[in-house]
Amino acid sequence: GLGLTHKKDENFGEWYSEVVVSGEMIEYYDISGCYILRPWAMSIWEIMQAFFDSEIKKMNIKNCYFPLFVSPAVLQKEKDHIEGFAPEVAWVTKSGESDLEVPIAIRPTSETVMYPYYSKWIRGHRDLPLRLNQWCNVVRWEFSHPTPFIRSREFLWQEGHTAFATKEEADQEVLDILELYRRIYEEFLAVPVTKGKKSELEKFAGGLYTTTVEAFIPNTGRGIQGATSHCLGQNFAKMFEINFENDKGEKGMVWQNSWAYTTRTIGVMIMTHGDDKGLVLPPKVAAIQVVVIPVPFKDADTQGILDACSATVKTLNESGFRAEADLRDNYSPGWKYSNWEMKGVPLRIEIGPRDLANKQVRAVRRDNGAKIDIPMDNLVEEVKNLLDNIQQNLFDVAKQKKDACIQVVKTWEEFVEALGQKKLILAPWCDEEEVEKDVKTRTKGEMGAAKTLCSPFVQPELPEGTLCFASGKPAKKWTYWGRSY
Ligand SMILES: O=C(C[C@H]1NCCC[C@H]1O)Cn1cnc2c(c1=O)CCCC2
Ligand SMILES: [Mg+2]
Repeated sequence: GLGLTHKKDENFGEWYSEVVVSGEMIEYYDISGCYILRPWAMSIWEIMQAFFDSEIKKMNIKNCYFPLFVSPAVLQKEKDHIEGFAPEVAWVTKSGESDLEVPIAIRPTSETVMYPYYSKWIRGHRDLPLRLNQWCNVVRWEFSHPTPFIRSREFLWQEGHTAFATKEEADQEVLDILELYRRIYEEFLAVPVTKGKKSELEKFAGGLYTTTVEAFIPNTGRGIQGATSHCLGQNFAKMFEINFENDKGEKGMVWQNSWAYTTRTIGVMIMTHGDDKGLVLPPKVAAIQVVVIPVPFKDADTQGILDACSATVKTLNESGFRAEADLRDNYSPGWKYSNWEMKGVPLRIEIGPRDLANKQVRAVRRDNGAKIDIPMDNLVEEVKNLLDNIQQNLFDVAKQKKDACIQVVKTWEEFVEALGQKKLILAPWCDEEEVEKDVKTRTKGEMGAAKTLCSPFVQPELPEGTLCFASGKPAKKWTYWGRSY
């Protein structure tokens, strides 16, 4: 196409909807809230999956696959787990022309699918720890406005479900997994996240506590939950009678965790790095890290240029990069530059007659547009340095932008002002649920209410006598607040 019609800083929502399509990640689908994930998006999912899957296998976590369908009886089993979510559950009520005797739910998550079998499989302490993960889709028939990757009625995720003999083991795994989620965001997607704990009101109702990696979108001033790692305590063990005989012959209930990240990760990355020319992909997750484009000149040695492009790609791929040449003769170099910029390829290499003559290539960075002439003899080393630098630069820029949005507040007036300025608010809080609910009520509006995002593990100093910004009661902890997705 001829570029984007909406600017990121002028109309973020329209910009996002357009860039995911123009960048060939998404195709809209005729069922609301459902999207087609095209190869350009799927390849990012696969690169992250390869990393996460290899890491959990090092932890001796095994992959499995449970059915998509949930029987109603078992779904209702854990009341406060399901209540409040029920409208989101999609049901199969017919097969062909005939109604099913009993409607069957499509999994919105798999606790209730898996845990009856955990109960069956776990007898003695030798059956522990039981640590399973599955890569699958889930369906949640949400009604708040759908957004590609960010909020869809079907999405891909991994869900880990683990059971331990002791709380200590569970607590440690919660943090081990959360660190993997931080790495996915910060090392692969170049997106800064904050590790923290969800409030009692915001945590997974069926669990004991929820830890999270929180991201932030400066353009909308909204926080977004990046991934979650929950300790379920013994709540589900009680419900599903998942108990075991310990080495002293005593009966005890297991301690469980569940953890997930989803295709939402891709949307957060797009929102963070994209610009008015299109997607900007961090090299670590780019299916094509380097695109090589011939710039033929009327009487120049065209075949020599094409051969140099192919040789450049071959050298780079043999060195472990993901490079591709765009040798299509029905598009101009200029058109190709725009096309690959729209798709967010981190590095472009141009080879024209002058480059050929000087035994060099012209590299152009997607993140800052810088042009660098590279001697062909230094190609691999220079490209490696450039891609590493692009990866780091994307993170640093995003970190600086996020940090610039953080506003420390001490009073309600400061809070309301900061909210109006699309800030990520850090405030001292008395940690009382009633106060949190009150803040939601007092900030209700068409932009959505403010809520707690997390209480960061890294707590700034809280001087004695500091008061809660909302209640005036003694503050217990610093907490991030804001509107969210
Ligand atoms: O899914 C979880 C908790 C947990 N599920 C497994 C992976 C980690 C974590 O997301 C919370 N949750 C969210 N959404 C829904 C449900 C639900 O339990 C239950 C049914 C309707 C929608
Ligand atoms: Mg048992």
